[in-house]
Amino acid sequence: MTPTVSVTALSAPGKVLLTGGYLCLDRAYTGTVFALNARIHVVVEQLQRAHRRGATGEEEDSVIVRSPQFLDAVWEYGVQQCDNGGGVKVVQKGDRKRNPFVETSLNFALTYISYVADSKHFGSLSVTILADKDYYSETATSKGPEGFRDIHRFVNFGVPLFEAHKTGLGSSAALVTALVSSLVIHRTMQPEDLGAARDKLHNLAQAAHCAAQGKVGSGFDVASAVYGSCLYRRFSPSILESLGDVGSAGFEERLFAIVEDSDPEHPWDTECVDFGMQLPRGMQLVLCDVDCGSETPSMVKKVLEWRKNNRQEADTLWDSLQNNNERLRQELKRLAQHPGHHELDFSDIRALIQRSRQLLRTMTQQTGVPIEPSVQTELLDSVTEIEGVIGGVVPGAGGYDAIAVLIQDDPAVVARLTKHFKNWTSTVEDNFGGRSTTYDC
Ligand SMILES: Nc1ncnc2c1ncn2[C@@H]1O[C@H](COP(=O)(O)OP(=O)(O)OP(=O)(O)O)[C@@H](O)[C@H]1O
Ligand SMILES: C[C@@](O)(CCOP(=O)(O)O)CC(=O)O
Repeated sequence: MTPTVSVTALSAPGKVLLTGGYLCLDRAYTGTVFALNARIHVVVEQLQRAHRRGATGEEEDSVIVRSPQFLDAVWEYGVQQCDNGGGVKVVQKGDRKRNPFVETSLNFALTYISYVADSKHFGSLSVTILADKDYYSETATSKGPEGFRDIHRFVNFGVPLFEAHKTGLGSSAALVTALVSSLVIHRTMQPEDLGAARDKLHNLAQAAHCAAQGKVGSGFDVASAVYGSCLYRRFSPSILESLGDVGSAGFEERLFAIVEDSDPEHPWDTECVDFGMQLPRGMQLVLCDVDCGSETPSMVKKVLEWRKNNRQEADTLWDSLQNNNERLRQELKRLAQHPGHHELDFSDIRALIQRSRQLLRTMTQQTGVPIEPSVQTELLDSVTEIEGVIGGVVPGAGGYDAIAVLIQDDPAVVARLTKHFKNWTSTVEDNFGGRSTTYDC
């Protein structure tokens, strides 16, 4: 297939897992994930010049990837075909710090493209990554003069990427999804084919993201980057277990079978129910960033270990949380489908959020993991008292990350929240020794 356009641009959204953190790692449970308006955009350009000469004097395809909002964020690669069906591998030039998410996305997308399009030549590709500002905490450079951030979508952070503080919106999942999708569309299909190809792009992005992360997470972040907001039930991890590394014999065939969902022994079983679901009219979800952060992988490890050793207790707690989370989702859905113009009553939502938090605090206490540590309890309690706030939670893995707050859709409520955070100081001693922190909405 010959590409008919030389530039392809595509974007994917960030996420917030409102409920179902830890539970959704297990297929027996689900998570409610919302896609955000913060997106990562990727622009792929086919450069005019065809090949360059590599070190051996042979013609070589190349890919240059730039992330111009960060200092020194340029990665240049040579493209190599591996023997024995090992796929296509990019090899970074120069001695810059490697970017595993970019590198793995290129390996996976180029391998799939070369297999389906039966084309071994890519020419020279230029890729530009642009991230909405909410993915990283504000820096002195990105702040700019008063009102600057409100006008500019892609700000310059003025720091190297690996020094930027992530806000936890799932930058790597949105990046991998946008990068593999833009490359596949650029080389093998027309933009209007996107709808029909969505499942394949999901499978490819999940495979690439897991490989780059070095672990198989629940995948809710990639699923919401592809499908949008939904009730998420994870895929069986066995689907990806025997894929192996790029370069290993037969990799391209195994990747093809995974993307095309053609292995009858391991069919994709991801469930995204009600995708595209929306909040009720008059309600808004805001994330309040804290320039701090938590180590999710070690929290996950500890929680899962506790669950393994305390199965009965854990099952009771997991079931109670699932039950309450489901009631919360159903109530949000009921209100979202409500016709008419009169004010909606959010009091049940408020009570269900409080109950979810209570159960998360039980999980905190029993696992010894700071999922809702006391500084966050204090903050969430205080926020819940603000006029127009329905309730707030520690989303995803919890910890000292951003909090998610459901509010009445009114700029005055955001103003009240912003004022609250400006004057906020914690007065409790944290049960995990965590810091009291500064928030921003
Ligand atoms: N703008 C960008 N340009 C290039 N690479 C990026 C960019 N943003 C993120 N990445 C890649 O993603 C990595 C961050 O991924 P990581 O999974 O640690 O965080 P996250 O997905 O933002 O957070 P979380 O999973 O907690 O929501 C970076 O180290 C980098 O490799
Ligand atoms: C703890 C977990 O269930 C959610 C992590 O969410 P987040 O990265 O904190 O948004 C892990 C996962 O689902 O992969």
